[in-house]
Amino acid sequence: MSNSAAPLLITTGEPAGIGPEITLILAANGQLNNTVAIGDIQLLNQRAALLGLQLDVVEAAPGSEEVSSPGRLVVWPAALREPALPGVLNPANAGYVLETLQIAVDACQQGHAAAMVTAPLHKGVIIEGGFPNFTGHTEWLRDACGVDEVVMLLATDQALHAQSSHWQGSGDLRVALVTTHLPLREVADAVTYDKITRVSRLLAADLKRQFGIVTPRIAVCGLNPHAGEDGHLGHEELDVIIPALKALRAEGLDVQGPFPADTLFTPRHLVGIDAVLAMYHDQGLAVLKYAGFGQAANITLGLPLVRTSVDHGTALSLAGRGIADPNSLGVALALAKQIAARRANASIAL
Ligand SMILES: NC(=O)c1ccc[n+]([C@@H]2O[C@H](COP(=O)([O-])OP(=O)(O)OC[C@H]3O[C@@H](n4cnc5c(N)ncnc54)[C@H](O)[C@@H]3O)[C@@H](O)[C@H]2O)c1
Ligand SMILES: N[C@H](C(=O)O)[C@H](O)COP(=O)(O)O
Repeated sequence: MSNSAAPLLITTGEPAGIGPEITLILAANGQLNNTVAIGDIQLLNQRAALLGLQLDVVEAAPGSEEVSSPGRLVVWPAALREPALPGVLNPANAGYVLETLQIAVDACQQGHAAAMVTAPLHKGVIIEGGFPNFTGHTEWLRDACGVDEVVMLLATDQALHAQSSHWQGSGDLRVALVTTHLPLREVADAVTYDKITRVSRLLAADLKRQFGIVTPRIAVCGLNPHAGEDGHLGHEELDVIIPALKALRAEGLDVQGPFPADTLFTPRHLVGIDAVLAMYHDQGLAVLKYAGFGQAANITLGLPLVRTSVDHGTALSLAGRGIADPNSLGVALALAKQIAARRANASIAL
């Protein structure tokens, strides 16, 4: 399994998007030490030339010990199926994007990497490229690693680095999701007793294991307006969420709520809370991205390996222009490094 002294891997993501160039920009800025990128060498050279970056892009064999240094980006190669232009999606390259992920998973599992950090991919073009069940990195990694449940957590920069419990930063957030990438129409049916209990247990366990929070306090959103208004505005709170939280409390988890989601995210309600559990994607991530877009990272909880990601997508209209902000990739790298070290120390302590 992952080796915390080994390099961090960056999968460069959708080739038509901003993933390749934010990787190159960080490399040119000297911010990718002990890091290796995975992607197409020619693509990376073309993007570096397009952006006028002074950078050597150097190929190395997967698993080799060579790492990037200021002005030099070391790349484990994967070959594009067809040439890629900035901003122009091509389903023929879906297999290439997934191949970069598989190289990273294999390297983490074989101890050749400390963690994988993913630049954004485009879910739609992967689906169109012949992978109809693809819904995102999170679920793909769950299946690739053979685990039953994973949890998507996004956190703003300050919240990522506050190790101790009950931080009180205003605007700093950790937000986890009960449901992830599914149509809003299907959300209510997916919010089940079983799902809430499994996600909450995993969230509490990984707030300890990956963030070093000894006694995690979790505040849980309702699904409906005003948390269902005692059943007058929806029944999921009474039928599912409240019974699930009651069972979790009986197990000793500090899960509070369900609270009306519109006011749960106000600073007064977040005092003493380590993470908010939202019922669906935009309930939680709209707030998180308002609080810290570009200064946050995404982490997949529940995996046997460390995976973090950026807080943004492929931003196709910015691709190839050199104006995309690479900061979230830097945050995701710093977080991956921190978590890999914490997990290594915890396993030594065991
Ligand atoms: N980690 C990931 O792989 C990931 C994360 C989010 C979205 N996506 C995917 O990305 C695609 C596009 O999604 P979207 O349009 O909802 O979100 P997006 O984040 O790509 O774009 C939303 C807005 O933010 C801007 N933006 C995004 N990244 C930026 C950056 N680094 N610097 C400056 N501005 C930036 C864009 O220009 C756009 O205005 C979809 O296929 C989505 O599924 C992938
Ligand atoms: N839900 C994430 C976001 O909005 O930032 C994003 O789509 C990435 O999901 P994966 O890590 O599962 O690809």
